[in-house]
Order: sequence, then C-alpha cells, then structure tokens
Amino acid sequence: MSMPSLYDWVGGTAALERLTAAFYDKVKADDVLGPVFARMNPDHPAHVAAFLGEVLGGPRLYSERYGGHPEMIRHHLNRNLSEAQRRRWINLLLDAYTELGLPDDPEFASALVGYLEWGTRMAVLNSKPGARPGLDEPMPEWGWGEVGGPYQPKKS
Ligand code: HEM
Repeated sequence: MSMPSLYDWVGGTAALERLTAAFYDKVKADDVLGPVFARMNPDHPAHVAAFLGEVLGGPRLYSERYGGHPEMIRHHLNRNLSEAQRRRWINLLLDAYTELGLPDDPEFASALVGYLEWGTRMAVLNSKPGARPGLDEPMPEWGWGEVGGPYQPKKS
C-alpha cells in the first residue's frame, strides 16, 4: 500500500483553508492573540494554509506564489513573540482542528502536533530582537516518521 502524504491525509488545500479560516476567527476574538494579529493581511489565513500544505507534502504553493520560506521567516522578525502567545496559537489551532472533525487518528495527530511544536518555537526564536535566522534555510518537510534526535552543535 502506498503511503499518503500528511497533506493528502488531512484533506488537501480545501481542508487546510477551512482550518486556517476557523483558526483565525478564533485568533481575532482572543485576548492574548487578537492584538498580535490586529493588522493581519486578509489573505493571511489562505497563505498559512498554503504554507502548511507545502510542509505536509502537498504542492509548492507558498514557494511558487507567496515568496517561499524566507518570506514566512521575515513575517515573524522583530515581533518579540512570547511563550504564552505561542501556546495560545497552538491551542486555538488544535481547537479549530477538533471542531472541524478533521482526521483524529493518533498517527496523524502526533505528526501534526510534532510540526506545530517545532514550527511555533522557530517562529518565537526568529521573532526575538537581534535574531538573525538563515533566510536560505529550506522549506521544512514533515512526514509520519520519528525525529532524528536532539539538535547538537557541530564540532569544528
Ligand atoms: C508552525 C507555526 C507557524 C507557521 C507555519 C506560521 C506561518 C506564517 C506564515 C506563512 C506567515 C506569512 C503569511 C503571508 O505570507 O501573508 C506568517 C505571518 C505571521 N505570523 Fe506566523 N506562523 C507560525 C507561528 C506563529 C506564531 C506562534 C505566531 C504568534 C504567536 C505567529 C504570528 C504571525 C504574525 C503576527 C504574522 C504576520 C501577520 C500579518 O500581519 O499579515 N506565527 N506566519
């Protein structure tokens, strides 16, 4: 049996756009995240759906249409995001996910949460004053598998 991508499993772009639309409705009404997204571009939910789809193994929509991984990183620079904001972001996204009745099998849930826990931490790190993230870092690619161990700096 061939292995579906996470993108196919969740239901493709249509499902991800439903997810981000429901998520940002919650964000706008939220006491912690509402102010962070007060000047959000109206296309933001669709752009984030395109980004997520690409990470999860779908078409390269964000790279081809919206500036790719460097553009996503740039949107987070100097926002000085906090851990409380990061946690609320994940909580609201997962609330929207559950309410929409998207796939709730443990394998998919574990892979999705794995990416969100990683991606939101990267967003917070990149948002700190003075952060100089590598803008040439490739688009992350997430699959069903296990992580390859903790980050360990290279020995020179
Ligand atoms: C896996 C985690 C995340 C992903 C995949 C993600 C993705 C993105 C993308 C793709 C954009 C650019 C959208 C565009 O091209 O128009 C963006 C912008 C932004 N992100 Fe994130 N993000 C993540 C986490 C976070 C977190 C945790 C926060 C705050 C707590 C945050 C706050 C923002 C803000 C404020 C913008 C700019 C919105 C605007 O004014 O249009 N992001 N994000």
